[in-house]
Amino acid sequence: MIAYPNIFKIVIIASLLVACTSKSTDSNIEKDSASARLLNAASEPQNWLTHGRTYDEQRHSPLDQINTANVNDLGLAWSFDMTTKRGVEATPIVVDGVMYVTGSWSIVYALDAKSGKLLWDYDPQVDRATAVKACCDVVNRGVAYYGGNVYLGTIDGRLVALDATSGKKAWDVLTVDPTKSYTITGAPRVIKGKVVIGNGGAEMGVRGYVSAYDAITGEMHWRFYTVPGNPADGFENDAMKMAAATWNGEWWKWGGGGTVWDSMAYDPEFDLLYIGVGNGSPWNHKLRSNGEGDNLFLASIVAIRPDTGDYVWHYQTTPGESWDYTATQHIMLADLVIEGKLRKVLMQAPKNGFFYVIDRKTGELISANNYVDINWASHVDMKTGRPVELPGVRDFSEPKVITPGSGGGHNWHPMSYEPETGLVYIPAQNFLASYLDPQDPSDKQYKPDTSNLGVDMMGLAAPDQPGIRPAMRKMFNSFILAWDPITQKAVWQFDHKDVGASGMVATAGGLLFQANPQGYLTAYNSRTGEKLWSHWLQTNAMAAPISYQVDGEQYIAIAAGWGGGYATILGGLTAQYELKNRSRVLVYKLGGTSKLPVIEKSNFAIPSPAGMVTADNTVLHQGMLLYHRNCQLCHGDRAVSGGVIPDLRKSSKAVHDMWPGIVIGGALKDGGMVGFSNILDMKDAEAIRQYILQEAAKAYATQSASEKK
Ligand SMILES: O=C(O)c1cc(C(=O)O)c2c(n1)C(=O)C(=O)c1cc(C(=O)O)[nH]c1-2
Ligand SMILES: [Ca+2]
Repeated sequence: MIAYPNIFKIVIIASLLVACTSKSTDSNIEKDSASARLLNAASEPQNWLTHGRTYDEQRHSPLDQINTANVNDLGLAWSFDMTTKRGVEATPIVVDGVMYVTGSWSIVYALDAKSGKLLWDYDPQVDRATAVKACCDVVNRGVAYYGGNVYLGTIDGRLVALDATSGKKAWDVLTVDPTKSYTITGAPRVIKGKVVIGNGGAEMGVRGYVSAYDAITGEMHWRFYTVPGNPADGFENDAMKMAAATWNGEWWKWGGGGTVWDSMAYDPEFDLLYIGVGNGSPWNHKLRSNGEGDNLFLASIVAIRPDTGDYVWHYQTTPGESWDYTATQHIMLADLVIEGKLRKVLMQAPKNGFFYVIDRKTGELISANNYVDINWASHVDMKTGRPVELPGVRDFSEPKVITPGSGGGHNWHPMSYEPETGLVYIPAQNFLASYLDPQDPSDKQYKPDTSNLGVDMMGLAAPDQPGIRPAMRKMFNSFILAWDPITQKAVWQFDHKDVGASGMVATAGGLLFQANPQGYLTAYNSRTGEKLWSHWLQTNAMAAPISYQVDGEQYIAIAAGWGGGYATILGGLTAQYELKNRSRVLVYKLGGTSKLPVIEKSNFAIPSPAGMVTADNTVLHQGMLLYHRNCQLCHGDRAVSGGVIPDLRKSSKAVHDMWPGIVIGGALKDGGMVGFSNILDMKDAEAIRQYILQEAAKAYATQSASEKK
């Protein structure tokens, strides 16, 4: 464990200064003690106080009551069903016997951590029309706790402070321009009385930033943009001026991207906040920046001062990002002995497939090695710190299959570090994507209110000949990588034979917990990877499990519920196990005897299509283009739903009859399906309908043929 005596004093003085100058409110938060508590979160093994349990985001629980010797006695203590049916990605926060967890649509639940009893819930009443702004489902990765308040980022871009005891709202601020496609899915972090929050939207066309708000008043203290705006408007700071020199063309018309949609970490010793910066808006470097320049700070880790938002250093993982290679993945801090020297490092396994160990004081690259198979670069040049790209990887004139593809070698699913083994457990994956320059010339410029990738992806770019897509499907895979960050090698690996495993937690009991793609929460021996125990969740889980203790009993908890980017964008490329979304918190203890309800097997059959294809091939092709441009992000690649959003191929006759009213008129906007009247006309809507009917007929025929066998 690390002690921070001097820092601690500085924090208290700084907090007192803030307290004296901040507006007086009726809040009972004592900033100094609240900040000190988070700094010392490691001294409360029974609690899970911050997103990564401690500021270093190691996600390791020092509890060992549940261990390799008795894990077989683990049973369900309680479960709690949420009210929504879309993706759940939250890491629960546990403070003194109370669990704070979020479901989809940014709803917060406060539960008795021992019994599962609902203490309060808070629904920010997000307009369901916001769903169309979210690239990857209306998910939320959890709240932050600070001095008796709970902080929530909402999918419509608000930051909300709630009283932790009553759930009553203390304040609520809008952190984004609501006319743009910003969303918040990430968890806030609270540092020295400031709540830091980023946003998402780089698939839609926005300019990324993080902002810090006063934990008591909600007043904004600072904002740090991650990419430059239009130089004609002047630069916010020197960092933006420096960044602008690495851009070309008129990127600001697209937004530029660089959203900070998930990871952050704070180091009190160096007083640095590390933010993980995302991909470009649009993805295609040629359209974004004339194919020139590194485009800072895309795909970078940036160190900033938490008091001011001032830039300190950056490390860019993928210069000239062009494949959705976000560096928003989990940033984890640790002290490692490398070549005989104690190094204070940060570690990341971003989407691009390289595992990075970086000096967290200076940003110097210590080592990098690919943790999954990659075909876009050969290695990272240690002199320049830059990846050495393979020829042709930026040429999207023909469909180009790249691995890792846009989902990454690792996505947002949290890793875990076990100080005892010295291993980082990575929820890694083989994830391919096919990239193609836009086939419709109008997709070469920014369009409001819809996606702006600047490439055609998957459905369009992956050939539809029989055999190719099923082959691609088989190559998607996820696995646990027990990674030694010093040797940059895997020590063991556990293959899941499918994509869609959850985040991780390692415990001092020698255990590693993760939910596998088949929907089983599983315990592994963290040294060997041996599978020791599992329990069926009746759904897939994506979020990371946690561990906590109440009244002397240790618990393992996971917020389950299939959804997120894999279920929406990829659709049928992942839904092999056909598990429905059941959004629920499941909590286990030794000797737990609680049971889940008995469920009926879901019917996933494709019904006979509710209409005939009457369009010619030109219209069908246009329908396919329009579908993937405007509908795929939610309804799935090639109209195959991933199990969360309605599968359009199963649409009833009533839906077909109402089609223009839904697609253009927005008849189902209260459920999240907005009208697209500003993007599509009646002819377009009909072309999409014809394309759906064609896909429905194909799927029905395939199904009938396989039934006859
Ligand atoms: O660039 C962005 O702004 C942004 C945002 C998000 C998000 O907020 O969920 C995701 C992504 N990108 C992304 O690239 C991605 O793979 C992804 C997966 C998920 C998810 O929750 O399953 N979100 C996101
Ligand atoms: Ca992205």
